[in-house]
Amino acid sequence: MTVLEDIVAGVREDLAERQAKTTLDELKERAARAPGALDCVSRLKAEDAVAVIAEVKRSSPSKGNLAAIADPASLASEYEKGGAAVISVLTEQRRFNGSLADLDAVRAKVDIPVLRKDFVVTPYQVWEARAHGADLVLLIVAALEQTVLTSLVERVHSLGMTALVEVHTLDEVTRAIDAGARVIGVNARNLKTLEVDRTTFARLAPAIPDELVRIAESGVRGPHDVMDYARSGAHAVLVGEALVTDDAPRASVADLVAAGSHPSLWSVRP
Ligand SMILES: O=C(O)c1ccccc1NCC(=O)[C@H](O)[C@H](O)COP(=O)(O)O
Repeated sequence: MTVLEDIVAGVREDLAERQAKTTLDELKERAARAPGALDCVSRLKAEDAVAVIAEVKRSSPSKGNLAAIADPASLASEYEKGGAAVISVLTEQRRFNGSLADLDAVRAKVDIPVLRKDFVVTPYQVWEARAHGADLVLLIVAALEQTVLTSLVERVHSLGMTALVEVHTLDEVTRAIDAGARVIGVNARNLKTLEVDRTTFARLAPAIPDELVRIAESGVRGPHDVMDYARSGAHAVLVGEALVTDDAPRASVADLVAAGSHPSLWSVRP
């Protein structure tokens, strides 16, 4: 079993418990009461800046415990004040120590869009995301058969949210486009080995059409990585570990935002 398959197996068990407690109809009622989803594409695709998606991430399969994050809303607020365009909240419980309660807390605190970052494999989880106030939902191509991927992308968009469709290979880029993705994230972390290869984005980005949003995910250590990803065509970067292990997350987000707005980038950006 690969790491991804192992994670998804645990996600399905936890999901079955939640489904036993909350029916889909109840979720739909809660989703109907939630404020509408915020537009994300324009925020992620600014003319002259790389958008920063700042992540609330307590632990991970690759690194174990990263940060306790007793108050995820407060951390998200610091990210927002630092200039983050979107907050990513890991809601997977077993390996990332996240929860839907974290999503609720962050949603209630910040005014910018919020991403539900999880291993979404069923429409129920998409309704959950909306019911808990998410504006974006992560869909990982490697975890989904094509027909399921396509129907989940459609479901996310039909609820007014934006699907962030994550890829690792050129074949997955094609699958994401075929599924109707408007926003594609290239994850530098190999989900079989968990190794980070920062050259992945530069290899895959040319296959992602200009009208789509291109996001570079994982492995951002600081401003120089933001600038490298921007030179390869990234509209946005998604950063977790470097921010949650930092003593001054607001200032660090601001540094990443400044790097992504550096005038030297705009003459070289594809
Ligand atoms: O982070 C992991 O170890 C991991 C392992 C298996 C599947 C997903 C994983 N991470 C999710 C992410 O995509 C990252 O949290 C996100 O891109 C931020 O990455 P980083 O800045 O390197 O923390």
